[in-house]
Amino acid sequence: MQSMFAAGLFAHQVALVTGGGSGIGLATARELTALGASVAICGRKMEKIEAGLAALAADGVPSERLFGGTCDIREPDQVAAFVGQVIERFGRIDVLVNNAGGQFPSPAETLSPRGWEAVIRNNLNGTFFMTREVATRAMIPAKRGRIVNVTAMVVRGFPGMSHTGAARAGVENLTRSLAIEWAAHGIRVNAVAPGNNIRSSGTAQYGEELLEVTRKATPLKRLGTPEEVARVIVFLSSTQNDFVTGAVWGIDGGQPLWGELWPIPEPEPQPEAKG
Ligand SMILES: CCCCC/C=C/C(=O)SCCNC(=O)CCNC(=O)[C@H](O)C(C)(C)COP(=O)(O)OP(=O)(O)OC[C@H]1O[C@@H](n2cnc3c(N)ncnc32)[C@H](O)[C@@H]1OP(=O)(O)O
Ligand SMILES: NC(=O)C1=CN([C@@H]2O[C@H](COP(=O)(O)OP(=O)(O)OC[C@H]3O[C@@H](n4cnc5c(N)ncnc54)[C@H](OP(=O)(O)O)[C@@H]3O)[C@@H](O)[C@H]2O)C=CC1
Repeated sequence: MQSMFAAGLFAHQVALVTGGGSGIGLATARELTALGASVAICGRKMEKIEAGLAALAADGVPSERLFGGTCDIREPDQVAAFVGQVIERFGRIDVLVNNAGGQFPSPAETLSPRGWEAVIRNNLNGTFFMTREVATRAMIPAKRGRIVNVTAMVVRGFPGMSHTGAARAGVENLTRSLAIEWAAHGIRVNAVAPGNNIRSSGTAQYGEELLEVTRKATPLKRLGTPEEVARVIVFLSSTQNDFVTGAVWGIDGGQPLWGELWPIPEPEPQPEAKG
């Protein structure tokens, strides 16, 4: 497909995409490299990173513009080490896409403390650790930077995944706080919220039946693609919208507006109040 972005828009710029070995992260890395960026990707599993790097190389991206390695964003030491490697390799970081994340479905009443914590760490803590590391070591000293956080559609409740709903809502507020704190450093901080209706390596884990439920609850009556999410991430990562900061952009086919989204038991009717 023809790109809506000008060729070379990201030439001489460096982007770090967490979870860039698969799905939305990889689609973002592909778009950024096609526009001239050097890109670093990370994830917990080396085989996913290798597959991502191979896909980028197959697109024709020269190896000197690519870097990848393992980094669990929940671990501050690993985050510091990876960011250090990226700076050593490319000398700068202009764009950070906090895309890594995920959870597991569980009713709130059976969620163990460790299960709750695992998902908060994966989505809220990890995003904060990576963001602060990149900002303090690369963006604040350079007085420029663009950060895009990938959250989820949390304007409605997230029954069955309350831990991730809380974590993603936390990331949305973090986005707003940092947009203000770091405006003076020339850093813009925005977020995208994919609907729970993007067909990707991630949602494949939830099965076709659940995907069909979310498709039906989407006014546009189809699923979105990682590339459709990636294009909005890339726009927010670019210098073409320098007056946008602290925003959360939904990419969801109108899903928050309408429809029964989650196949949980219908709540029991409650007795009317007497007075
Ligand atoms: C159509 C539906 C759309 C939904 C919209 C969302 C889409 C996406 O997000 S796409 C991305 C999809 N990928 C994932 O969601 C997978 C990501 N998940 C993980 O990577 C992991 O599950 C984890 C990081 C969230 C947790 O892993 P980890 O920290 O390694 O967990 P532990 O094995 O150490 O266990 C800690 C704690 O959590 C409990 N737990 C773990 N998995 C489950 C589970 N599937 N169900 C219930 N509980 C689970 C585990 O039992 C531990 O607690 P304790 O037993 O009390 O020790
Ligand atoms: N697809 C959708 O409909 C929706 C997606 N999202 C969010 O969008 C983002 C991308 O999802 P998608 O592409 O669909 O799914 P994927 O599962 O393909 O992407 C998640 C990526 O994050 C990496 N990752 C997960 N946890 C960590 C961690 N602790 N440290 C480092 N890397 C990690 C994974 O690699 P590895 O396993 O090797 O660590 C993987 O590459 C995720 O945050 C997801 O929750 C939100 C709402 C809806």
